[in-house]
Amino acid sequence: MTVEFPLDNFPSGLIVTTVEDRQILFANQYFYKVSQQEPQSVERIGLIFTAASKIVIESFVMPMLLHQGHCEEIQLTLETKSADRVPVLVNARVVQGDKPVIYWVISTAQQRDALYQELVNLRNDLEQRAEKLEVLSQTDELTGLMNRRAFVARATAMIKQALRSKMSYSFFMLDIDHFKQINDQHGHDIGDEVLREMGQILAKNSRENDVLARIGGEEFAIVTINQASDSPVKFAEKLLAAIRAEKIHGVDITLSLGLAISAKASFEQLYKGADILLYEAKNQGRNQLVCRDIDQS
Ligand SMILES: Nc1nc2c(ncn2[C@@H]2O[C@H](COP(=O)(O)OP(=O)(O)OP(=O)(O)O)[C@@H](O)[C@H]2O)c(=O)[nH]1
Repeated sequence: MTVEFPLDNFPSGLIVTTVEDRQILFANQYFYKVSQQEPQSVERIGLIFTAASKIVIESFVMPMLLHQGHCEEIQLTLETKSADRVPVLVNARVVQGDKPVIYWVISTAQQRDALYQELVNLRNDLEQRAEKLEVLSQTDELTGLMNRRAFVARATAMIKQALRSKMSYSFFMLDIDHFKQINDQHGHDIGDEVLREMGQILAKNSRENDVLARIGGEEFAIVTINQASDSPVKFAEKLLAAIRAEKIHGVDITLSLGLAISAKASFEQLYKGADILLYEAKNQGRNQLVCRDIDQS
């Protein structure tokens, strides 16, 4: 008993063409449905592909078919009668006989392309989120400056670079005076505003390459490489003056500043040195700078 299975019911386009000029000898209904063409209206298989796909057929698919006899999973694009572009996956095989022919199987790949695009979008989205998280993990939420963690990494790298270039560098440790009183007298929100403004004033007065951060409650730090024409002391005095000159939300602010300069100390040694100098500035009455070349001490 023979049972008939109409090829039109296959969920793929099935086409048989000649080898020489790819003239269509047979095509099932599925193929005509996808390409939106009428039977007999397409003489050769190449006619329903985009210009780019035609080039791929002539320069890649056909040489491969003639050489190997088969060609699998080639991504091409059909151009339908209404000029829609349909991504398809093509498998083709040369079948030898009295007259060799090519069997073509064409499956639409829209679903697969949509899924692929979704995966690409998802990956881009994840990358963007990771970048945002990276920035967030390095940023002090209140001031938008670098946080302590990022500061340690960046300043350490900067100092290593200065050591390689045999340049000296400076560590400015700045602490707002009597900040507890500001909070107590004006409220925590004004205290936060003071910290925010303080960050902006320091950023405005620093250079782009300086590593500036809020490293603790009311404590800020800057690390710079000293250029030949620079005077770190003058820069420190400029910062103190800029803060004194500013009345932040009606509150007078002063700073104490410890400035450690070195051409050989590690980040940790410089940090410790600046911290000791800041302590001295506080002990000597605040609102002042204490500076030392820690290589001399
Ligand atoms: N508003 C606000 N206050 C903070 C923040 N972080 C720390 N503080 C406060 O900063 C104050 C720091 O106080 P102290 O360490 O005693 O220092 P100080 O009052 O500035 O005194 P000196 O540094 O000795 O001049 C504490 O009251 C903290 O609660 C913050 O993010 N926002």
